[in-house]
Amino acid sequence: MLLNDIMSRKVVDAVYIIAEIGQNHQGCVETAKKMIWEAKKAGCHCVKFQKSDLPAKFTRSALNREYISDHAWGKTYGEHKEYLEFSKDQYLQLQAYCKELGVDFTASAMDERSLEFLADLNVPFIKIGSGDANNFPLLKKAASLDLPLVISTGMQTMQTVERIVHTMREAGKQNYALMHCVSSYPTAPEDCNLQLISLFRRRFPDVVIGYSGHELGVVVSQAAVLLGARIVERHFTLDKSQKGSDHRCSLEPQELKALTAAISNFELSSVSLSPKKIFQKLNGSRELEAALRDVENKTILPCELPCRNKLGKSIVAARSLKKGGRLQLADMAIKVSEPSGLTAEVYLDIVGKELADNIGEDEPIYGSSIII
Ligand SMILES: CC(=O)N[C@H](C=O)[C@@H](O)[C@H](O)[C@H](O)COP(=O)(O)O
Ligand SMILES: C=C(OP(=O)(O)O)C(=O)O
Repeated sequence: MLLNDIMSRKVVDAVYIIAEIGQNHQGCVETAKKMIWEAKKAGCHCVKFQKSDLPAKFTRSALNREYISDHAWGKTYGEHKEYLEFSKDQYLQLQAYCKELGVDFTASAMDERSLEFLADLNVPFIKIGSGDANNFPLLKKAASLDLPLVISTGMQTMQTVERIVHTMREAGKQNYALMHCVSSYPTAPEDCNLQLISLFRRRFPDVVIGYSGHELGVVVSQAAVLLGARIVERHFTLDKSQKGSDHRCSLEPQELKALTAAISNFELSSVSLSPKKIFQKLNGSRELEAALRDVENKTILPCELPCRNKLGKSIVAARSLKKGGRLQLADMAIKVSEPSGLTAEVYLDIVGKELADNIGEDEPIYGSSIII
């Protein structure tokens, strides 16, 4: 698999291209198959889905909340997500179809149960999406598997990215990649912060860097490659005007084909071009200039806050907890919670802390729930 050769640095002049079908299949296996066929025809190496075990990823109140949106497939968020989730049998059908066509098949593991599910399916690699980039228990579990990992870094600070790298190092994990990503749909050019690809490459010279883009069009993703991204992931759709949160910032087959063709025409090496040269090479537009602007550090951007509030993970009670007790690891789970609680990132920091309140199972743990 090309991804293994890129991760081991055997290949430095090729780019592994992932068509993120995600939930753009509208809950329909036949549509998913059509998308797989089109992605393969467009020159992608891989098609990716999103796998969630709903009670493992979301708290009950997050699943029961009303989902009022033009993109909703159900009255509650849980019904909406259930509609878009494929069963094991459907995953097996899609996997077999990909094998027939000769395209890699995988999904992002949105929780620990989904990670086990995907490992069981024997996918060629596991994607950890931005919503779990600060979910260190999931990252550790993923690192312990004998599978390559592709980890996105949207909605995170540089400090968190450093912690991911540290976690991988501690686990002895070498076959993993970090994806620069901005979790805003669609991402405005000035928020694309492409120069973070160069910053990642300088700061983490041993790690392959990729780009998971949510901007409109293909030119910014081409620039990402010229800056050194060797994995590119873009959402894919058969029709951008369809119902669903991600269609608008997805690429249609012709655009995806244009992207893979442009990338295959680049003469790539381990040395990247300067932003100025990239601007010239791609017949620079204002949009590209904005995407290539100087960036000092990686922060959580204001445009990422809606996604972070909706899909960022919190620490919640894994069982009913009593005021005065001291938090143990087994007392906590990491889920999307409504309302949200303490960020997943501080999970280990609050072990041993005394509880100021009773907390029901599946309810968020707040800063005010613990005595510092
Ligand atoms: C952060 C993250 O997981 N983002 C994913 C990948 O980019 C998205 O595809 C979301 O699943 C999608 O936008 C959610 O939409 P809704 O809430 O309508 O199901
Ligand atoms: C959330 C995902 O991706 P990203 O963070 O790269 O957008 C995903 O792959 O499920």
